[in-house]
Amino acid sequence: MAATTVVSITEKVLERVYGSSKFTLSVAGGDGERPHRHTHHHIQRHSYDDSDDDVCYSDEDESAMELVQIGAERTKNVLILMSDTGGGHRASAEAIRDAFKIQFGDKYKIIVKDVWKEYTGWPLNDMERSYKFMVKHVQLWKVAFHSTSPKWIHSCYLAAIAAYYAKEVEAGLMEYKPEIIISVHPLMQHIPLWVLKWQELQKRVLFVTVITDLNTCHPTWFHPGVNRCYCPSQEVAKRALVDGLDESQVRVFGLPVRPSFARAVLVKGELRRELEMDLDLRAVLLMGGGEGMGPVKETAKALEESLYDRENKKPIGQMVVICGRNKKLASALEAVEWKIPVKVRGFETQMEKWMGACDCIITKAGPGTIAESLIRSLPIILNDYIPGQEKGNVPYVVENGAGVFTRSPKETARIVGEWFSTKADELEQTSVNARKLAQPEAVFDIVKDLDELSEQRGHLAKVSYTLTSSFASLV
Ligand SMILES: CCCCCCCC/C=C\CCCCCCCC(=O)OC[C@H](CO[C@@H]1O[C@H](CO)[C@H](O)[C@H](O)[C@H]1O)OC(=O)CCCCCCC/C=C\CCCCCCCC
Ligand SMILES: O=c1ccn([C@@H]2O[C@H](COP(=O)(O)OP(=O)(O)O)[C@@H](O)[C@H]2O)c(=O)[nH]1
Repeated sequence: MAATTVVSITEKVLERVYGSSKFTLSVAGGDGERPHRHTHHHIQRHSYDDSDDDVCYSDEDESAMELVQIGAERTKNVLILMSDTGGGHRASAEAIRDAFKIQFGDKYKIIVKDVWKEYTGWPLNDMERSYKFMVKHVQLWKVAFHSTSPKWIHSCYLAAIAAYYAKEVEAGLMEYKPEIIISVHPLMQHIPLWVLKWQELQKRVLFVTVITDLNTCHPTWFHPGVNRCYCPSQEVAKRALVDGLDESQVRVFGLPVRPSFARAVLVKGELRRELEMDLDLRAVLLMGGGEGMGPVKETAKALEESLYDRENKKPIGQMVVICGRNKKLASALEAVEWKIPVKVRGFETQMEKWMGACDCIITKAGPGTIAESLIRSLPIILNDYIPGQEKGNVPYVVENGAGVFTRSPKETARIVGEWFSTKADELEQTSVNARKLAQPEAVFDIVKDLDELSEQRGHLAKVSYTLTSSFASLV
């Protein structure tokens, strides 16, 4: 596709969305060929005959979501848009899914999807790898994060992508016939909202954003076209208002954490027995998000020294290292002969148990891990952060007395050593402060608010209409 064609399509996109093409855009090259597309997803024309309790969908697609219900209270489809860039977005998506199930049973059918990965092509379907590469070279990520912060810049990028992958994204969304779309990712508001606008579904489909960054989040999270923007903190809510959202759109409940953290009653002694840990020694949990990032190995070695009493030749603490998807890190740590009790684990699915069995945590400043640690009253040592979206998580923890920040593995090990010996009071006080910040009910507050919104919408949306125009027809 020639550069000029992309530009004109992008202008069309901007014109249709903003009313006028306020932006100019230059897009490099292109050889006329599009990358491979996933042709097995076809958009079928379907019609919604929408009245309060009679709903007919018809669709020739062999989708498992096919649904024809007349009369009885119908199941509503909820599509959660996420991406595995880090572990936090998936964790939040799963938290929302589980809370819907616990709170409303079969009233809602929840589908968690990475629409980029499943329906589009390069580079969108490869975001995980690109993101991992960029955060490894932090300066690169810093530039990408800050240079795309101005609205006109990210709008142009996203409009260009929309023009290129319109058909695929449209197919990805329409296949599930969602009544509610929840985005838990910063790059998944603009394009889906354009698709809804094109399909004239904005009044019919609820679109909400659940922000999963605690403070310095990227402005792409804030889109004025959403029905709700759930913010995890007052700091984020303030940013949302500054970026043009109305107070009526913003709700502050906290960051959604899996109900297994919020609702389960966990007893430390029993957990330690179940996890085959030492029953008496204090325990430190060491991790680095879903990908096992940060100075995990160096910190583990330093902890081995600080938690070993050389004089009496015995350990004063034990350590659990959760490496997430970082297999290289796990095998390196497994090969070490430790002087203190150590458990090295890969990607764990029951994080609430490991956190419940420990007395403090060392982690990079991932919002998911922080929110979960607060619920489990764990004092936190932050040893790293990703520039941009995780920077603000450091003052959030430190200024609220829930933990400390240091990049030095030796300093980290010294603090833990003191917490487990001479400064047990400080450990206890930090734990109390952490618990005060916790918002275990946030995910339930979010789904209850969504249910209310959806009920209100049910009575408003009595218009019948047919999907005839296609976003994709622009391209
Ligand atoms: C004018 C000069 C331009 C300079 C270069 C620009 C290059 C553009 C290339 C990349 C775009 C970078 C996008 C930045 C927006 C980021 C928004 C954001 O906050 O993203 C965060 C997520 C990751 O989630 C976070 O994970 C954390 C833990 O790891 C933590 O859990 C946190 O809570 C989460 O929020 O980042 C992403 O998902 C970004 C993935 C980017 C991958 C690169 C894509 C490949 C290249 C091209 C596609 C272009 C898409 C650009 C759209 C840009 C619009 C902003
Ligand atoms: O082995 C692991 C490691 C991490 N996590 C979860 O992955 C998420 C990590 O999110 P965070 O925002 O802390 O960091 P990210 O991985 O996104 O950088 C948290 O919910 C962790 O509990 C997990 O379930 N198993």
